[in-house]
Amino acid sequence: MAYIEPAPIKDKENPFESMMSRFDTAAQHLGLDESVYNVLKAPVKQVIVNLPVTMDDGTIKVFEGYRVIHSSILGPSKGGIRYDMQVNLDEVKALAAWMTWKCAVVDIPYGGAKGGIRCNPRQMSTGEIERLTRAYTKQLLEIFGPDRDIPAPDMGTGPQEMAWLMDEFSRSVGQTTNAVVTGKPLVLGGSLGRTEATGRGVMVSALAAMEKLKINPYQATCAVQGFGNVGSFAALLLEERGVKIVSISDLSGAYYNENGIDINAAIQYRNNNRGSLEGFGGGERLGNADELLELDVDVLVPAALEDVITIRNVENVKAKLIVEGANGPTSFRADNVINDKGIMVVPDILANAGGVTVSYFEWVQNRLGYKWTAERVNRRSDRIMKDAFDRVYKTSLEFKVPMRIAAYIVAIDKVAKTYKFRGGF
Ligand SMILES: NC(=O)C1=CN([C@@H]2O[C@H](COP(=O)(O)OP(=O)(O)OC[C@H]3O[C@@H](n4cnc5c(N)ncnc54)[C@H](OP(=O)(O)O)[C@@H]3O)[C@@H](O)[C@H]2O)C=CC1
Ligand SMILES: O=C(O)CCC(=O)C(=O)O
Repeated sequence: MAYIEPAPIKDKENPFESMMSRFDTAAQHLGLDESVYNVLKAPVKQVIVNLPVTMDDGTIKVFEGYRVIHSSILGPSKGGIRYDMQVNLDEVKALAAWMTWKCAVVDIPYGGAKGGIRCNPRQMSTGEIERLTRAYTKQLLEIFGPDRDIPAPDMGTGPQEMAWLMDEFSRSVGQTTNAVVTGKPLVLGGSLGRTEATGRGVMVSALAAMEKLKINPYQATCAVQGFGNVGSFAALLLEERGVKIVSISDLSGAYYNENGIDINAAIQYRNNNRGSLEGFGGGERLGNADELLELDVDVLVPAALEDVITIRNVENVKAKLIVEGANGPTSFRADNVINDKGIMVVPDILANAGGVTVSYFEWVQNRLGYKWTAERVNRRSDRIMKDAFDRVYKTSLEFKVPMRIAAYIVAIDKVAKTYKFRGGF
């Protein structure tokens, strides 16, 4: 048996620390009750599983998987599953807490959870990923359930992984249970609009923020880091609303075109190039991919991974508006510099909440045994995103705090009020 060596954790700040720092600040503004603070500062459950998987060459490798439930006070816990070599418990804990705050910000009846497996899906065959996903599901049968904990896609996973998870769970309980997971293929009960939902929510919140900043979308420029599910749809939908996307990136590098990148062409290119922008000719390749974050643009959308805007580069960020498609792209140490520079940030727990919102719609449709039109899904999710933006903006004026802290205040207030009514501890 080979054991997969844990990947060295990149030189990055600790995402759980970043989450806690903002939580502490918002808790102080709210005068949060100490007992509620103590309950919320740690997850209710953390599960680590070892997953032996037969590889195509006959060897058995053992992967480490996690599922962290931060809170179920508002309803079943909800959150994606990430396949990536950097996955570790602290990261999953932060991501799970962010899910609690995110669901509360958009006022949907879920708690927060997150899962992950430390693996490199790009170096695995389809069969290996399927066996890994099924092994993970089997180990977590007692955690998952349509009324308990409902996974969804995140980095490195998509509809196919969700289909295997749904199938494995359904076999174990002896009946098809499509509401156990969201982000499924349409034919298995997935919702129209879920694939685009996170990027669409980024677009809706970016436009709402541009309106506040009096930036005309038709004269605005934007750079998008990450060209996966969130980044590519955010770029496409912003482009459709008149915004000029001058730079995009993925692991292969960053691409720049001052006249605007043709996002449809970039998506086509990526889809025909094994998911990568490598060799994309629609823009010049920047010498260093991280230059994208420092471009002189109106709007910056980090939509790849955590801690990309840190104390090391924040001084060089020139955008007027940052809309966080990724979870935790800005480290808490960078917050003060961003605020001093007068940059508006639409924080992750608001900006990327369109995904979980449409996941909620998927779960509702599964339970009703009914399908909504794309028009209904989009109209309702746009309204939820816009209402949440307005709530957070109003709170930021009321408490005289940046949008990020305002979003935490809105979320923590809801969770704390729920605790107060429910009691029980
Ligand atoms: N999917 C969803 O519904 C939601 C996702 N999110 C968050 O959005 C972020 C992206 O998720 P998602 O789009 O689903 O993930 P995907 O796996 O679909 O895409 C990730 C993208 O980021 C790129 N990337 C990875 N590392 C870097 C880097 N160092 N520099 C530039 N690009 C990089 C990847 O490149 P390559 O393809 O070359 O590997 C890929 O284009 C994550 O933080 C996730 O938690 C938040 C809410 C919901
Ligand atoms: O769609 C979901 O349920 C969760 C998506 C997710 O993991 C996230 O919002 O970070």
